[in-house]
Amino acid sequence: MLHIFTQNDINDLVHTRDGETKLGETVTVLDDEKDFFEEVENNTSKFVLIGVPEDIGVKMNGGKGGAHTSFFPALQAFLNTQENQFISGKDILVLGYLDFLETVETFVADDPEKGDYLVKQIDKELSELIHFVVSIGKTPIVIGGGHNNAYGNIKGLSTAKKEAINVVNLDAHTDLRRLEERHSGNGFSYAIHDGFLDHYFMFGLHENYTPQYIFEYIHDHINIEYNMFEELEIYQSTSFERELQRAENFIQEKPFGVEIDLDCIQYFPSSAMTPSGFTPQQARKFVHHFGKNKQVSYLHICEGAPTVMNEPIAATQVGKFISYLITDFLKAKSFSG
Ligand SMILES: N=CN[C@@H](CCC(=O)O)C(=O)O
Repeated sequence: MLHIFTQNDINDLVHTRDGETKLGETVTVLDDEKDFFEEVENNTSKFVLIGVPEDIGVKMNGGKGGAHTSFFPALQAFLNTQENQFISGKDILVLGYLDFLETVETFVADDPEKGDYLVKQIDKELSELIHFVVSIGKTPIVIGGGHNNAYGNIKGLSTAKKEAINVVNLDAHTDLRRLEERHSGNGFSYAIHDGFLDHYFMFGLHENYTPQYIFEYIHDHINIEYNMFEELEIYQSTSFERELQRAENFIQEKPFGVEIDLDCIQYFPSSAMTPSGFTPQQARKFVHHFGKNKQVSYLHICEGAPTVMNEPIAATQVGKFISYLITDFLKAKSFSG
């Protein structure tokens, strides 16, 4: 169920300071929950911020839990960002989050049927929400959560646009695993199978974590393209910039989503944390690059999991970094119109 933020929820998170304006003081929220659809439609913001604090899909994929712990620190960091000549809060509706928190707290991945049912419930709620937001001409910014939520984003955008849509995914993993129970490793295979995803570009796959059966599947499908982290950063047979352009050419013919799995960033607290990966600056460049394209239709940032670190500072660092990505996207898209 969607938990809708009130002005008081937002005020509680903002640290005000004389002579300064924080984004949290100018973003918009809904007034009351009764006329939800009308209110969102009448809201003049171009962007809608939505949280999906859950880790059920990650646990179902045999991963480390904790992906539900990045949304609130991210929101807090975002709301405490300075409003200045580079960014304004008035174009952002801070809507709320899909509230599965009680279930998340108690969920243990020992019952595949139950896990499958729960992930599909999240898919349903998220895809309906994204469908609605996109159909009224707004751009969703979704903060997860596990990467299973790519499916809800893709389905929502696709049904709103009435066509299969494209995606570019900055990720160490394909998430093209088998069509077994729903989990964080098969959001894209389900989206392709169900006819919602057309061109899919995976940016920065790791040789060590891509099964051969998935390479074979990719090579059998001309609408799927990729590059490897190793060719970009180790063998250096191509460059990050050249690949940004190649990926953009592959997906920009129709509306596309931008997916960022934070587990591709070196030492980033996440469910599949890695000692070898992209820099935070590369991830920011990626978001900036695709955020400028006229066809970009959503941003999804997922798999941040500060609790894997057992360090109190992890939450604020994860929150701050996600907030950098959100603001990079807002600036790039606002600038390009
Ligand atoms: N969304 C992440 N998917 C990865 C998870 C890897 C891991 O947890 O180690 C995958 O299925 O390969």
